[in-house]
Amino acid sequence: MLDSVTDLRSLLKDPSLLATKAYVAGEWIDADDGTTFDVRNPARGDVICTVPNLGRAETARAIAAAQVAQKEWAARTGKERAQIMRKWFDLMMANQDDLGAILTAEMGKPLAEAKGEIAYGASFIEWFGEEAKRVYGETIPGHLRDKRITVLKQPIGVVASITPWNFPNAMITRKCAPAIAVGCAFVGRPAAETPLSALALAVLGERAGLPKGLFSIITSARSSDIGKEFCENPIVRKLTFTGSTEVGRILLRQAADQVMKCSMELGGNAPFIVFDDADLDAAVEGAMMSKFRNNGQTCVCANRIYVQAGVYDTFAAKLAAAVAKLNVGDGLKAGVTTGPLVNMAAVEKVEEHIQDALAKGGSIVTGGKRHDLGGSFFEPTVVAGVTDEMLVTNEETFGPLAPLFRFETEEEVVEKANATIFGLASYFYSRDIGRITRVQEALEYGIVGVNTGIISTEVAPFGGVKQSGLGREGSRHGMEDYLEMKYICLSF
Ligand SMILES: NC(=O)C1=CN([C@@H]2O[C@H](COP(=O)(O)OP(=O)(O)OC[C@H]3O[C@@H](n4cnc5c(N)ncnc54)[C@H](OP(=O)(O)O)[C@@H]3O)[C@@H](O)[C@H]2O)C=CC1
Ligand SMILES: O=C(O)[C@H](O)CS(=O)(=O)O
Repeated sequence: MLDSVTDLRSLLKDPSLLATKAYVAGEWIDADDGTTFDVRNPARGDVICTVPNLGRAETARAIAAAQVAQKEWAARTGKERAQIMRKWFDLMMANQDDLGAILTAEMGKPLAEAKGEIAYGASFIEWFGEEAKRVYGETIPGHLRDKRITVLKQPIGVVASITPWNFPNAMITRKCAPAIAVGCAFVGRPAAETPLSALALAVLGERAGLPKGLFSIITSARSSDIGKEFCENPIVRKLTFTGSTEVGRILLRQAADQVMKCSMELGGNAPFIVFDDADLDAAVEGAMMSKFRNNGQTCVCANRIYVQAGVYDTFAAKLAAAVAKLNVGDGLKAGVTTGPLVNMAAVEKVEEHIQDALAKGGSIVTGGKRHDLGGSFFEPTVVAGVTDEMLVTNEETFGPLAPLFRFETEEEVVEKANATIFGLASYFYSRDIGRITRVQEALEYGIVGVNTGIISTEVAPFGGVKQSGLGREGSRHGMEDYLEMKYICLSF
């Protein structure tokens, strides 16, 4: 527990992991104009440190250096790339405690969750480092006797990345790991709220042996300027983004001018369905994990909890009892399960959804207001009697609000679950194999959790349909987004 996060270094075994300069072309730099911006601790609001506020010129230099480094990196064997990525993974895990403390300090999630994110983020470096050796092409029997066809998979080139504040380590590694594994270079711009975890990744990547220029981190509060440089610079061949659907649309429009390949991991509105044949205790545990992980600030959180009429009251009571056990506090304090929201805007959105639900007939089961700790702390909340007309039904809350909907039939709930522009994650609990088969196939989502509330893993293709995104991250499928396919027709 820190007296103040301004002495975060005193908490670290290796204080050099708390880097406060941007990492561009293998150098630690200030902004050209010398400007900086504050990095604040959400639990207290005080300033941890400042970092450089880079603009388009510095970003262009990072991109130019990436183009040079990428050529040499792609010429290495997959095994050579894999060896450096393994060292990067080993360094991340060896420094898990420090990386977790830095993450908690800038983002607010409890230290145990932050350390868990470091392991999750490192798993992408490990997994794709292994896959670096398996970027296979194919041969196709010729269409004429004197023709032979070969298909090559080659790295797309310089990749630009924009990531959100809610997983400041894993959202970067889920992108840079496949990109670097297949031979691309990577220029990342983390959210202004959480640059320190990205910079710590750069410190360890440098130590692992990533060549200068291959991996750059642009710290900046000028998000739209950096985004425009990424979309307009002709050297950039790929844009990968994780964040809201609203910003995803902006970036897709900007990238269209260069017909740039884009991967988009966008917003969600996950239904969590509890059927009357479910194991209710398991369903409550799953709902707690899905809804309150990262204080509800994940794109795959249960945003709508549908409970079949026969078990509604029992489930509501069990869930409320579990929610009441959450320990809200400063994430750096031992035993805390629920940290602050990332900022006051997030608090206001949760309040808006609660007030709207109450005004339209909903009722508070537990929580419902700002926490006595003040600041951006909020009481974990369950609201009952939620209906389709409420804001929470169609908007992502991105906070600790569990809205309960009552439903009668399987057909009704599947129709309601699918009635959204989003299609990222969905969940349901049932022990009837016929129902499980029907519902898992009927849900219009990129991800379906059956009798589980946690679906995050490096081995599976994570991503959404409809307006939740384009492309997949994780699994072998996650590599394809960073590869170009070349067809060679040999006449002999
Ligand atoms: N599908 C997924 O895997 C995920 C989706 N999300 C979604 O993101 C939202 C919450 O995250 P949040 O960070 O608020 O999302 P935002 O979309 O507001 O921000 C995401 C990133 O985009 C940057 N950004 C914002 N505007 C622009 C712009 N015009 N050009 C370039 N970059 C820009 C932000 O920078 P800055 O903050 O500095 O302005 C941030 O780094 C929720 O909707 C959530 O569902 C979040 C995580 C994962
Ligand atoms: O940012 C997010 O919400 C993550 O994509 C969710 S997960 O990958 O940790 O499940």
